Amino acid sequence: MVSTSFEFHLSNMIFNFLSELAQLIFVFWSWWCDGLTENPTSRVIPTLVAATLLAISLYAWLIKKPFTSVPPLPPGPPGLPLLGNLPFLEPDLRCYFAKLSEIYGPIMKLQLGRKLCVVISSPLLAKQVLKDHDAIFANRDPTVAAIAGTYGGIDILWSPSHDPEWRKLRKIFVQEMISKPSLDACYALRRQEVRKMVKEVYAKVGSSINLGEQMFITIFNMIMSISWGSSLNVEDRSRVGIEFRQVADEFIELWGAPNMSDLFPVLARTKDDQARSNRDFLEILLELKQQGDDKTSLSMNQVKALLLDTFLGGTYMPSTTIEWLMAELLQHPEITRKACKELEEVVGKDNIVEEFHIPKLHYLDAILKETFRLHPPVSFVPRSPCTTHAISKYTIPKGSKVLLNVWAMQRDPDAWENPMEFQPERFLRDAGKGDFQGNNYSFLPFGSGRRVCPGIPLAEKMILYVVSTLLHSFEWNLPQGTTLDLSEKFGLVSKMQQPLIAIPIAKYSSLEHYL
Ligand code: HEM
Repeated sequence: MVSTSFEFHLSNMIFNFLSELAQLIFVFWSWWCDGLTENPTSRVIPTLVAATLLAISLYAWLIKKPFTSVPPLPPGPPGLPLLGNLPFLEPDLRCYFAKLSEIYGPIMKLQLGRKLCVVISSPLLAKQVLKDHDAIFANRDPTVAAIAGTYGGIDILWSPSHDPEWRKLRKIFVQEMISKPSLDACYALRRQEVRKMVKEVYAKVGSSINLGEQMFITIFNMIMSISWGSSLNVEDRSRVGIEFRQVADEFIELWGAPNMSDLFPVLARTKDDQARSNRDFLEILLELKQQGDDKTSLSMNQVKALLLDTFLGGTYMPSTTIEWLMAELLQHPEITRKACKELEEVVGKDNIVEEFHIPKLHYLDAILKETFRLHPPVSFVPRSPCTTHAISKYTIPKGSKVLLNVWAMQRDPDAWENPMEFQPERFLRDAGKGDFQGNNYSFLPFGSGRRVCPGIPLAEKMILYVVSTLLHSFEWNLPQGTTLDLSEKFGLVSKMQQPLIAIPIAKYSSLEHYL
């Protein structure tokens, strides 16, 4: 049943107010009547008033009945006045919420200051949010920093789904930038970047490489090259890539971390005013330039916001995924052997990997899926309902922060056999389990529904192309005397706690073999 919490509270208030008023009138009426025993006709007016008020309160009680059947809020741990559950949060929210879900169930609430947060951790309920009621739960609840960092939240990621501009931007992104013909047309640019990466790794053969950093530089240049046709020259490649990574790290951390005004909205006004006064000249000029813009065209800020989504989403998550995948391969030599054997069969020992080989690399594809299952870059798919709505037997109020704990669902023993083991074969046995579009609600690395990640085709191409080249061209080892640390650092995008350091060994004696 759908209703609004406003109606619910209003009817409660009316009811309580009228009951108390009726009691007061009754007391007053008894006292009045006692004083008027001499003249019985003067009792008529107070009697009528009391009777009317009693009738109204009876009516209020009756109309209250349907509202009381509004489902309650989900259960959740008790909190403190004003602060709610804030003081009890643990640094790794995925584990903390997973632990709490064992006590309070697969749908639970936490009060974070003034913000109500609902955490969902069962595939069945995830389906209700992402499919059955997708239209209602298709908004997000951006932090103040996310809005400030995306020119007022006008990018694809944070715009509300009912905003026609969101539809327009997403359509342009999917149909113009990331469609199959567009991606095929810029294959030569991706190829060029992969060849550059091979040269860079070849130059470091036998020495330690920070693989996460190297992957970030490669993917960053690939995105840059497909965004405006050119990448950085050899001297600047690493320097700018590393600098951008530091900025992206800070950006993503800021987007994810709620500040006081997210939890206590009354503080938001001061923050917004500060952000406005910090605008630089360029922003002001661009704002002036926008005036009188045609509604169907993109404003300059929308162009910048689109590029920001492409650079942040397109660089950070694929490079983090490659780092995890390589770490799991270093941990599992038998799986690496199988992947290399497949590459030899499909590509041939003496050939270099091309993108057209990728659809035939089924085992490598299963390795990627298993990496996403155990190490999803986005641990919580964030949504927010545009109206108050009931899921299961609980009310989720409009505007609350709904977090789908993808990380927990992808490790759930009810959905996955031996969930903590890295077993790519599970996706070969059942191909449907690894659907990237989010049709399996226990596997949601890219989300699902109308807000599913639109970058999937590009992400898949880039990751598999880079990984297959790294494996086909080089052998990888850990530096002597080191052990692999697979612990995770939780964040808006979760990554390895310790950077992955590995040593490449050339498989062939000359660089020409690779180019
Ligand atoms: C490993 C790679 C990636 C992962 C794991 C990933 C994951 C996600 C997830 C979980 C969402 C939220 C989906 C939802 O709410 O249902 C999302 C949204 C988004 N992603 Fe990705 N993504 C990746 C790569 C990319 C790339 C390469 C791009 C662009 C070039 C991109 C652009 C976006 C955009 C624009 C959105 C917002 C969509 C919307 O709100 O309508 N992502 N991504």
